[in-house]
Amino acid sequence: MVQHSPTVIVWFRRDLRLSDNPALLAATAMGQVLPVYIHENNQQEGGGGAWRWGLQQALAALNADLQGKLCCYVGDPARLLPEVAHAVGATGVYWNRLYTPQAIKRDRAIKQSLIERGLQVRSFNGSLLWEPWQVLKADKTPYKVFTPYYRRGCLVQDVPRQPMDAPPTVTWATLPAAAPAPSMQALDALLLGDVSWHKKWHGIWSMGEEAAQTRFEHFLSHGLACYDQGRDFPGRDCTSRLSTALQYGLLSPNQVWYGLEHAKADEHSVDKFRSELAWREFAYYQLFHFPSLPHKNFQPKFDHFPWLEDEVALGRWQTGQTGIPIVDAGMRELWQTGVMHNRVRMLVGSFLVKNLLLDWRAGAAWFKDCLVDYDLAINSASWQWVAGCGADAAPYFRIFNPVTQGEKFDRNGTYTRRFVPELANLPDQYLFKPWMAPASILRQAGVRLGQDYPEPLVDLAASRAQALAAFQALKI
Ligand SMILES: Cc1cc2nc3c(=O)[nH]c(=O)nc-3n(C[C@H](O)[C@H](O)[C@H](O)COP(=O)(O)OP(=O)(O)OC[C@H]3O[C@@H](n4cnc5c(N)ncnc54)[C@H](O)[C@@H]3O)c2cc1C
Repeated sequence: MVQHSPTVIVWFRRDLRLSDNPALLAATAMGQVLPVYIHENNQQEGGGGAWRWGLQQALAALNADLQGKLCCYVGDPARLLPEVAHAVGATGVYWNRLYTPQAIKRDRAIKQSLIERGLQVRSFNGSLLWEPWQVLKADKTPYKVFTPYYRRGCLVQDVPRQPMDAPPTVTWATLPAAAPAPSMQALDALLLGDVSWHKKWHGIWSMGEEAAQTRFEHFLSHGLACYDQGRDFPGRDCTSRLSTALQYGLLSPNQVWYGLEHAKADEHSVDKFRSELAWREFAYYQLFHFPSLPHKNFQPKFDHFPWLEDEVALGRWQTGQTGIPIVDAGMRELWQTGVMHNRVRMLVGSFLVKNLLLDWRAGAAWFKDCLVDYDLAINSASWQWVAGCGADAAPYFRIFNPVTQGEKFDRNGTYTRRFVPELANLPDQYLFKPWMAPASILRQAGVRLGQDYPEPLVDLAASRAQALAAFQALKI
């Protein structure tokens, strides 16, 4: 009689890679491996069309790396996993953990039901440097302020685990005919829909584990050295652009953390970059300990803030037609590329919340719709930070001035001119405040305010004063 080695299902989720994949490595050690991906139709924690496009690309790349062996399903994992496990005769199901409220609840229930069916279930940490429940204050409560969280909480813990190589050989299990039929095409159709707007991104994005490694190597050799000094300048290539890779798990934070050790860069840049990775951790940490983060003000005193409801203003913000050039540049970058530079995310967020007095949740929802790197934890924590209502948030009275921010961080206008080409011929002096330009300068630059480019949607000084007054009225 032929003896088959045990089969373990590896349930891929936000870990779409072969290297440094703890669940895959452990399953390989047990015997044959069946790689499975299941997309839940009603899942609420993923992003919108841009994010789904990125996910489809990342899954296609993983499937190619697996020589077409990835079994993709659309449906309920609580039903599909036991069915597939039964059909293939699996002895276990392994996965890397997720940390969002809905996923935690679902995974607990699935784990219980699989164990009751006699399957071995193992979960691993494949996407965080520190487990959220391991980092607590002396009184065993969670940190609410970033610096002590990182310096006194994380850095005194065990060092993050070293990344692991991809398993040198894997014996892939084959799916018997009796198993639920996987369909990559059905998943593609669901993720991409029937519109083709995303074609514009094929030259911009290259998704997959290998592309993420290449991007990281490029950053190590070209960007890291200027990270500390240059990361706030949207026109410079000083940031890693690894957020999408981290979002889909094409690269693990451990690979990034330890990859920095071999880089030729000063320690300020390495420290700064590591602390940004820690901001990512802090966002996951906050969401884990405060699951209402995406919906409720972290500081309840903001519950009475008099947000306006102004669909016209929201629409002009969304489409990059506010008449404030660097804000419009950011919103158009988002629409055209699916991402936005971090400094500009802060500026457009501040403008929405503190100049237009619109609720941060409207901004978060638009980002969810448009970001390829959309991440429930980071987006929610960042919007609460921008709005001033989050844990360790920017104080509400810190209102960015988009004119001086533009002059400081996009000094020669490279970024703003790229995304707001109708202002390209304005001299630097007026690029960030075209409404102040003399008529002759506007004429020479071919700009008719109100026709080629909008008049400002709000008066920056007056709206700032109005926001501060509303804030004062809360007696915060
Ligand atoms: C309003 C707002 C919404 C945001 N929404 C998201 C989101 O949905 N998804 C997302 O990945 N990032 C989000 N960010 C954080 C940040 O803007 C992006 O991570 C960053 O711009 C990605 O570019 P990068 O990879 O070149 O970053 P780098 O500067 O190279 O940083 C390296 C990595 O560190 C992490 N990181 C960097 N900055 C932050 C930060 N402020 N908070 C948490 N983690 C950070 C990211 O994983 C990033 O890839 C948001 C920021 C703001 C202000």
